[in-house]
Amino acid sequence: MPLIAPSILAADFANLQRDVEMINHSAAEYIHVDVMDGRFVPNISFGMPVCAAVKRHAQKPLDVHLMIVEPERYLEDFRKAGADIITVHIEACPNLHRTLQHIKELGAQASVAINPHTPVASLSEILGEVSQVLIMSVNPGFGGQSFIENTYRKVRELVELRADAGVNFDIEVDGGVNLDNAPLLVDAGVDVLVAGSFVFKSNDPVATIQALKGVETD
Ligand SMILES: O=C(CO)[C@@H](O)[C@H](O)COP(=O)(O)O
Ligand SMILES: [Co+2]
Repeated sequence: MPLIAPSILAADFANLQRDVEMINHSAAEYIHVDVMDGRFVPNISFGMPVCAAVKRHAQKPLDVHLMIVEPERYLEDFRKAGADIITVHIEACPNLHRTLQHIKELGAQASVAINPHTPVASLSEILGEVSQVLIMSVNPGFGGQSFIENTYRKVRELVELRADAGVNFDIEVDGGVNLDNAPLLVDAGVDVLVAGSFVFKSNDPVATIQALKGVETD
């Protein structure tokens, strides 16, 4: 069964406490927090104060996805704001190994993300340093985009690379996840499904989370 991480980017920001409590009462494992700076990605979402506000009501770990340039400048701040898992983009980190060490020194779980154009092989030297790899299945910056189909192949490649390296980490997929692609993703080897619009735009978000959790594979 996959772990489910609803993205609060698609929540009602004027009712954030209500939506965080919905996640608390659901079958989800994490709360996915999308931080965008208008530079690494075209869009701006929110920063540390919102992350800290979510943390005050959260009963599940915060999976914080930093879509920002120079993320190393803000690791301590996001850790203080309650981040349990911190994801940085390989495309934003010239000293990725150092950045991942820093995340771990702060007591958080280190995670690295790759954009749709970035090959899985670019991760080969740091796979032993992370507890999670996030494969973007849309171009980062916005919720509600369509899932990119080459994600299945990238997941399979990463499963193979992980086995060859003899290390362990979760594989997370983020962007356009729904009940059509979730079974195929889990079948390919995905451990964590992030879902924003599909959860929050549904009539019954708790039931939608439950449905994602229970996806059948072949
Ligand atoms: O990181 C991102 C987008 O950049 C995601 O976490 C989105 O928030 C997912 O939203 P949906 O594609 O599921 O609507
Ligand atoms: Co995200």
